[in-house]
Amino acid sequence: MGAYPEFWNLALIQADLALGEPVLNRVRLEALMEKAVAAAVKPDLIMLPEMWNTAYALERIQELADPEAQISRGWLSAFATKHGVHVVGGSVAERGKDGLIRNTLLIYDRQGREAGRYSKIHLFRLMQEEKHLTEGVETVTFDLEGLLCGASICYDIRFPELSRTLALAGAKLLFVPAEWPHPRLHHWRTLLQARAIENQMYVVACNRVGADNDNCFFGHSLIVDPWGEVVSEGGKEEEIVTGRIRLPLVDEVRKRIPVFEDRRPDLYRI
Ligand SMILES: NC(=O)CCC(=O)C(=O)O
Repeated sequence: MGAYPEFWNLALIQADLALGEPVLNRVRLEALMEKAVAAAVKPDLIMLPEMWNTAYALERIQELADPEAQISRGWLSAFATKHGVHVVGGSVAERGKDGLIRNTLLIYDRQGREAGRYSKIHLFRLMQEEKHLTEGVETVTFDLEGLLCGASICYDIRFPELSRTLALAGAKLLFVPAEWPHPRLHHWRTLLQARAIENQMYVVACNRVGADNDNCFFGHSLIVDPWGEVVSEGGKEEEIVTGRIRLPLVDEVRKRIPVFEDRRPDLYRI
């Protein structure tokens, strides 16, 4: 890792998703992604929501999941290379070599190289993930252009231990692809801001809109800075949420209030 850029322009693809329609979702997302890179301010990084290939079609997930995420990986890498843009490729339902299905975040750098891969470690019972999916077994940081970033997915933000673990490993920015539904908008905003403030890191969260058979998703994708201030926030309709972030702010905030120096791990039991 070397010096990272001063600014990044971000574009979060706050899309509606079709239940159990991976091809349709890829086509619709690609149109939105092409629109994002054609904007007057070209993004450095594009981000997609959680489980964008299948959405929560969990009853049919065995048949629908992408084998070893090969289709998704090829498509995301090709888009990143074509446009010279980092792609935080949301998460996909992936069927591993072991036949198990995981909710996996895929990240590609501007050269189309895989920068990281993370399978969700906290499965969300309210949406029956634990009945159909297998949890990941490791936490993940990854380097994008010299900036260490942390991986998390949706429900993971309820566990401050994860974001603290990633921050202690050196992450300065946390990505959170999501399918977070009504009526928990208050939790979503509060938790994302809390993770940003307590870890003095950027939090970049892309939520879907629309509905499936059980849930209605409210969007409100968020970019939060290391002071906890909202840089950009989406509405409840499909849109591309953009924002410009200044990366050195993380170190400035950490210097001003030296939380990481003042911690007392000798007294903590967790
Ligand atoms: N897809 C998810 O993990 C949803 C998490 C959620 O809605 C929550 O309240 O937590």
